[in-house]
Amino acid sequence: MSPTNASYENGSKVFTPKNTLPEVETENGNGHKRYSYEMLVETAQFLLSRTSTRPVIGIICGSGMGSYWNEGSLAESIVEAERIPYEEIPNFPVSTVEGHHGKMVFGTLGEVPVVAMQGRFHYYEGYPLWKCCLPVRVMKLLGVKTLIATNAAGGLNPRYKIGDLMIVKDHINMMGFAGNNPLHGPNDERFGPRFPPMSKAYDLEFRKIAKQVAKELNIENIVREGVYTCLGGPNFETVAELNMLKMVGVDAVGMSTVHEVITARHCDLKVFGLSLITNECITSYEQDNEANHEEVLDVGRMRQDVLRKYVARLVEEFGREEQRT
Ligand SMILES: O=P(O)(O)O[C@H]1O[C@H](CO)[C@@H](O)[C@H]1O
Ligand code: HPA
Repeated sequence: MSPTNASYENGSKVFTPKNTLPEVETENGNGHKRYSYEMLVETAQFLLSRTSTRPVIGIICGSGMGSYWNEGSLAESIVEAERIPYEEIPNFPVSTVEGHHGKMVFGTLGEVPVVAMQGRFHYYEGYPLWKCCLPVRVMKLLGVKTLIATNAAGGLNPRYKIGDLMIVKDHINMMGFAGNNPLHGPNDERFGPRFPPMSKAYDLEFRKIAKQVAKELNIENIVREGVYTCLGGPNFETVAELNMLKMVGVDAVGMSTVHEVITARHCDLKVFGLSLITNECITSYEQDNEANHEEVLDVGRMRQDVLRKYVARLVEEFGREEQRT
């Protein structure tokens, strides 16, 4: 790596990057080669050549929200949809989890051009975090301005009920505490700065709009706002782990989203996060029930109608907000 140039402007240090990521980085421990900027441009160009849609909003569908049952779900409500299987997309990983289809869907929602990931990549599937988030950078290169990241999550806040929706106000990057971060490694300034701030990760205006839309749709009684955290998975958490997370202010627990949001903010996408509370987090040894993925998918199916209508309206409103600013 060549060094960074530093100079001073109005008393502050300004860094001018001299380098970009090397063509293909060395393997990073588990056989995954890093991709160069140019490879992601190739991926974006491939996608743009396969669709006439020029998306401004990107959506990541959480477990069970991206058409597990092929109809009625969030991804299925996209109009004039063009679906591209991940296997056909150059440099793209493949989805291995039940409830994640593995397709990029281009089309419109409420007349706003969108791209939706019908299936995301998780750390526990064996992908390093940067690779889980590669589609976010591809979205940026497609021209996307806003990322809507949805997920299924366990409700840790005792007031939350199964089937509630949680607007993500903030996150705690538990994996980052241990040094695992999607931005780990050489920084390519064409995506964003070496040290991106994260204090305003979840757009305040979008959160206000989401509360307003919840009122309009008469679902305000099930829409909450809270703090999400991601653990590496794939096991669900122990009672002690959940009690620790509760103490530090976590409201919902999952195995995704945080690293996608970090990657999105790094490349200056605006972010809205939405969790579907699919199960109760078990915080007492007296409770008989245990978390399981079938329940997660079932609750996704139960709530797909509400979720679809809510996200479609949000896309419309965010699209309008995007044009206004
Ligand atoms: O975060 P999403 O992809 O919605 O899925 C959540 O649900 C799965 C567990 O049931 C895990 O993958 C967890 O992250
Ligand atoms: O309880 C949970 N824990 C972690 N991830 C999850 N995804 C859905 N529910 C959960």
